[in-house]
Amino acid sequence: MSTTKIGVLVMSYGTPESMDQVEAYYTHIRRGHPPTPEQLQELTERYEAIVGGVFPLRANTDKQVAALQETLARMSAGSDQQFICYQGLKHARPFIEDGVEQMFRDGIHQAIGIVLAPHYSVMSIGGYIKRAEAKAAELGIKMSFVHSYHLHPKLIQAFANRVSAKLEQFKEAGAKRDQVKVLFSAHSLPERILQMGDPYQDQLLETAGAVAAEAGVKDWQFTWQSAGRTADPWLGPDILDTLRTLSQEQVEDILVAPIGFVSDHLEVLYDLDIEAKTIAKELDMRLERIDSLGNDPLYMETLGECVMKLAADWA
Ligand SMILES: CC1=C(CCC(=O)O)c2cc3nc(cc4[nH]c(cc5[nH]c(cc1n2)c(C)c5CCC(=O)O)c(CCC(=O)O)c4C)C(CCC(=O)O)=C3C
Ligand SMILES: [Fe+2]
Repeated sequence: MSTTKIGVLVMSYGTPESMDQVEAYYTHIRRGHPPTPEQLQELTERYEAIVGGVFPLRANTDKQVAALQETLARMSAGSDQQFICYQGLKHARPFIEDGVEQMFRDGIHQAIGIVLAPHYSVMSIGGYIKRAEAKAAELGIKMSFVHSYHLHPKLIQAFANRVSAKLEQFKEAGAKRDQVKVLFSAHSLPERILQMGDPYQDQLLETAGAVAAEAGVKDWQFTWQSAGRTADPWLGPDILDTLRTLSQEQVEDILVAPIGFVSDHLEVLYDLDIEAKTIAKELDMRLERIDSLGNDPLYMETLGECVMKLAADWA
């Protein structure tokens, strides 16, 4: 029996590896336009605030890719397909194109691409796929892509387990489980995606509804976070405004479930754990956040099953 090697391009946002790389990283996000000194300083301060000059997304992505490699090896044991994972990052090294190039140098002819983010938008996942597709076409690698996995039962279970665990903690602290408002959140995008018929918002609402149902949560809302500071309008309401509104409605206990993210990084550790918590405190509310998925086995199996489903077409 001969085995077919299948490359798995695991794509993620990317983060700097040291403070002196923040400017180049920010410039890449801004499509080659360097940030102003004020913008650079503001981003640098946010990174300093989270864990003092470490970039947690770097190590977290490494751990997720290693865990997915193990999961795929286990799931494909005994089959004639062998899966080999490569990293491809949107805004840092190894870039998406570097990952595809490495597969080519390793003699890979077939590959699957998947992003460490569950929801499709043409502005997020669409961008990752476009770049990988272009490089794969150039090098003659046959590539298919997982577009989204926002309702995979194991993903829903993984999020629901985390919601339930935190609700238990509220209960131990004296709050009634049904008095805790669960806020599902995700990275905002410019409002114009709605006119483009983009599935991002609907997919997020579907994930939120499914997780709430699985965890038995009745009192929940969806809200946006981490909107960019550009002239065009971004999807709202923003979580900080939502907290102010809920405070006026006498809500005291909030559990945030950032279902658009799968890892600890700036948008979770700063925008939620520092910024949103500070506002909540000012409003006399208690705000907690569910743990990030990281390399939760249920999340790894979600990714593994999506990859193997596409690869089955080549078996
Ligand atoms: C949809 C989406 C996701 C989720 C899906 C996915 O994961 O892909 C995501 C994740 C992330 N975004 C991240 C960081 C940043 N995003 C920025 C800016 C932007 N994000 C955007 C969108 C998204 N971003 C957009 C439309 C912009 C405006 C510029 C542009 O049009 O591209 C900026 C610039 C400054 C600022 O605006 O804050 C930073 C520093 C980090 C890494 C944090 C770390 O290093 O720990 C992660 C995981
Ligand atoms: Fe971002």
